[in-house]
Amino acid sequence: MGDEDWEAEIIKPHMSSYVPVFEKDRYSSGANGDTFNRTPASSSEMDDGPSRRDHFMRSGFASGRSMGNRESNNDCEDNQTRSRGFSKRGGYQDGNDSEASGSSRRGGRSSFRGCHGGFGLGSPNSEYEQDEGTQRTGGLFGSRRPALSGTGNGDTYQSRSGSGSGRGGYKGLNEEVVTGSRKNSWKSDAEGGESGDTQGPKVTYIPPPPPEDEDSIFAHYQTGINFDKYDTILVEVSGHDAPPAILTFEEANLCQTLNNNIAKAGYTKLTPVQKYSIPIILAGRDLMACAQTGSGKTAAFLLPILAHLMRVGITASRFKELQEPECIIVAPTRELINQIYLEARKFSFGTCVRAVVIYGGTQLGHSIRQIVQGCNILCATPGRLMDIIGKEKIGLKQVKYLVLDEADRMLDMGFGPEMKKLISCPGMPSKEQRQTLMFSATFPEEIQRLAGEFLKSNYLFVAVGQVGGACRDVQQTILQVGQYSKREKLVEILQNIGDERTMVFVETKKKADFIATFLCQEKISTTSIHGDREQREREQALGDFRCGKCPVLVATSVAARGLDIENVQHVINFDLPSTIDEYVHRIGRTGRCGNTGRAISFFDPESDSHLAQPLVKVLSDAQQDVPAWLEEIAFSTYVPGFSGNARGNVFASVDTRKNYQGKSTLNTAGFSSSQAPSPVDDESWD
Ligand SMILES: Nc1ncnc2c1ncn2[C@@H]1O[C@H](COP(=O)(O)OP(=O)(O)OP(=O)(O)O)[C@@H](O)[C@H]1O
Repeated sequence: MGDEDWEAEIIKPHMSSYVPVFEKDRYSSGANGDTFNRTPASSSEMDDGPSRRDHFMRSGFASGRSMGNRESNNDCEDNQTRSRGFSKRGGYQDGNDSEASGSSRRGGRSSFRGCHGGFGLGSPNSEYEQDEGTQRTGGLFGSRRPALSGTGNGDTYQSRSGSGSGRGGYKGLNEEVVTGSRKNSWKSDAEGGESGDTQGPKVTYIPPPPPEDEDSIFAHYQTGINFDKYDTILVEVSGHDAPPAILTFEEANLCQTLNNNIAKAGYTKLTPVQKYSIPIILAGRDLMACAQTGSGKTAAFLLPILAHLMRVGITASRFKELQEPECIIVAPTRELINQIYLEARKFSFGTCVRAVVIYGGTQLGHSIRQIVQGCNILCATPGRLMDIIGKEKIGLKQVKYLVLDEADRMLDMGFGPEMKKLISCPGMPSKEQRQTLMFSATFPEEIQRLAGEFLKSNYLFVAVGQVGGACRDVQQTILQVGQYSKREKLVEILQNIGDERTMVFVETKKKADFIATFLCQEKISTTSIHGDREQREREQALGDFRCGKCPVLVATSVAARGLDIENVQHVINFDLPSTIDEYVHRIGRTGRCGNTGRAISFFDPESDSHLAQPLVKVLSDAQQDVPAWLEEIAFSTYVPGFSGNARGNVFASVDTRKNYQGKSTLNTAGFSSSQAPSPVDDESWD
């Protein structure tokens, strides 16, 4: 079945748990009784705003996709798009996506596509009311479109393939940053963004507080059969005077409370990145650490930071209008930063250290309320962080630790400027005065060079095994599947998989909706996460996936990094990402912490041949079978800039100081053009 048939199918849904059912423009209860629909608010891009890349890069990129001016498209998306100030966006169109191919079909589906009501969360009344307020405000901006709801198994879904402006645009990679009205400036939300008093409906979502009981705080999953194999991984530390690695938690000489928390978390043995990073951080050194997905990088920075804070005896945090945290941790997505916060809360349990999380898509007032109650460790997405700093709720003078998780992403074109702004904020201690820590599974060389600006010159570089390479616990399969056969193949695989938890990655937000809907039509219980879904929907989707209610999660690359979800046995790349690093992160959602997992990727020679060489490299480095056809494509495809040897080291990401001659390939903004994520990524993330 051709992908161009999506639309026809989607507007004639079979019974499904997911399929949106056309509903009147009103709140309604879902099958599970806890769902309400919201008609879309109009453009509220001020809540987070679309990504910068929306503005800079959306038009006219992407292999395998057609370009064309979409201005004539007569549905919500384009209305919203205009209202977001994207009229120049210039017709990105997924080549696999027929929706723009005919206005009549579009018309038939517009009620589905553009509308995006809420996703039931069983929200408290207050929330309901707030949302209604938002919705009404939205009505002022444009047509109130009918809400859509799917009921079925209670997994209510509101599809919103549009650009999301109905409720505020971009929620993804650059989720926290500039809004449409501020396009082409690198202004933060602090300068008129998310809090956006004047720019439209406010974001009112208040995330439910995490459970407070000890069992929930320390809930964890088991390490897998390959956990002990971590010991055999080669580790290289470069830089001068590195302290020796430790072999046990005891050697770290952490305080008793911390040791208790580590034990309650089920940690008995250090992973390699922890063995090396903990003493380095305890010794006060700056660090750039590259280690495979799922190998415990979060604890590798949290534990020594907490140990130090405990050692110096910070005073208990208390209510103050201006809080001065000792540690700031930033990560690129909301779900990831929330996860890091939960880890910080777990390890600081029973101490006077207070961790707080703030991220976009939630009510700004809520973030402020969390902060003013006390804040030692601030976990934040960049836009919300800058917003809060701008509102003078956070002072930076006491910052001892600045942590960039997924550091390569945090320094690339998307977030790099925001990070630069952060380190030059008034009060932020210079790099000599603070400790800066960077972690990722991938670390392209040119991004490493950029990192120099953030790190002391004598920083240490830890490379664990095949850094930038795939985790060996993931069994990788590459199937040659053309665009038009992908869905059939997907269903076949998912039917064989049964109820095992599976993440399906696609390249665009629209496609995430389409595929999720399609799978529900096929009676496969599915939910989706992407940047056009409201935050509450994103959290609901993740929650449904985590608990197994929806064993299939269709996602864009917004979910590619960092997410640590128990029992994800399979990752399917319905679309391959544009870069090999993204591939590595995506498949790293399975095979974590010594557990095994499987990744199946659909390779379409029409659009993916540029990935053949790096894929062959990653597969062979991870000792996976390399299909002969893939090798053939790899040999016959010239990929500018790719040398088979570039990743030919045991340490796929090496410390660039070893071979860096001081030559810079940075562009005028100080960012490497060649390492800038391609616009193809962008479509996924925002
Ligand atoms: N020493 C340990 N013993 C047991 N479990 C651990 C240990 N260290 C980490 N874990 C668990 O392993 C899982 C993966 O850890 P974490 O999310 O920190 O990986 P990561 O390296 O940051 O992955 P990614 O690159 O995908 O972000 C988590 O559930 C974490 O609690």
